This record gives sequence, C-alpha cells and structure tokens, in this order.
Amino acid sequence: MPSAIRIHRHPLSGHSHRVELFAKFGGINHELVDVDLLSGEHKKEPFLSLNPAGQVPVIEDGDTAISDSNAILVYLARKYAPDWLPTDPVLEAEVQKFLSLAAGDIAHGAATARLVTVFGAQLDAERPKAVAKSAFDRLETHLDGRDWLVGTTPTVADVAIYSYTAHAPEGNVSLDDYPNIRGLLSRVEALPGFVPMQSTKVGLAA
Ligand SMILES: O=C(O)/C=C/C(=O)CC(=O)C(=O)O
Repeated sequence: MPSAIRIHRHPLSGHSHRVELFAKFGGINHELVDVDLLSGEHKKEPFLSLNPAGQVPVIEDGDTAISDSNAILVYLARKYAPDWLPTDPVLEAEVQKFLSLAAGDIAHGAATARLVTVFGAQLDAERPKAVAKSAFDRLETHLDGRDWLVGTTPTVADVAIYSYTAHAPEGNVSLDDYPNIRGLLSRVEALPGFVPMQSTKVGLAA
C-alpha cells in the first residue's frame, strides 16, 4: 500500500477542505497536517519550501509537493481516482471552466465575503457579495436539469465548487434563491466519504 499523502491545511480554509473532501471521495490514503495560520507558520520555513506562495493547501506525495487546491485535485484524480476527471476533451474543458470559476469568482466572491465574517478581514464585503451573487446566478442557470456540473457523474468540478458555496451563508451570502445549487450541495453531501468543513465564526479574528 502506498504511504499516505500529507495534506497541509487549515480547518477553516475552503481551499483546504476541497482537497480533504476529494481525498475522502477518492479513497486516497491521507493524513491531515494542520498549519497554524495565526502564528504565521505558512509564511516561514519549512512551509515556504513546500509552497513559496505561503498558502494552504499543499500536499506531499512521497517526494512530490503540490500546491494550489485545483492543481491538487487534478493531480489526485489523474493518479488515484480517474473516474472523477473525464478524458473526453470537451468534458475536460468543461471541468476546467468550473475550476477557473472556483479560483475566480467563487474565491473573490463567496470566499472573500466569508473572510470578513470568519477571519475578521478588514475589507468592504459589498463587492465580494455582488461577485458571489453573479457567480451563483450563472451556476443556478447551468444546473437547470442537471445533477452534476459536468456530465452525468460527479467530477472534481463539483468538489472544487462545493466548500465555499456551501459556506457562503457564513459570509452573509444567502443560498435561499438557488434551489438548483442547494440540490447540488445535497448530492455532494450524500456521496460516500463526505466530511463537512469546520463551520464557526470563531476564526483568526477571535
Ligand atoms: O490553493 C488554492 O487554490 C488557494 C489558496 C488560498 O487562496 C489560500 C487561502 O487563502 C485559503 O486557504 O483560503
């Protein structure tokens, strides 16, 4: 049996959660390594040798270190759980589109709005809330008549979108107007191996 991959993460980070979630869904042997963001562990050695960008998550798989949550999902799917990443070029491009959405308007929208309430970030929440609403409007329309974002089975796209979308209400972005999105979140939560992200308003600001 290959040795466990190490997932360096923070329990309140949605980027970290998507990697942990996928490791569970893919049945990938892993261990979680908590990074103390409060003390700035991610901005010092030895963490910076793993990821010079100073961000969680990072995985170590043997001698290989990979950062960027979506890059990690693609790596893990290709290596350990290929059913989660289509090889058809059109479907793969569709998956990539949603990974870009997760790294773009979801990160700058719902995730950033949550930074204010959970982590006490000093920024105006109105702009990220508007970005979140625009992204969710598009997702809601896309999901009309679909169970999953791409194709007929769950892919890494659904995992990448899940964490910050499910936790958008923590940033005061309501999901009440988005029944299709709530349906997708419920389907993800019903998959074998699902683990919730820690949900608390006691974050770094506390
Ligand atoms: O790995 C990513 O895709 C992005 C990570 C970050 O932006 C770091 C964070 O701020 C976070 O973990 O939420």
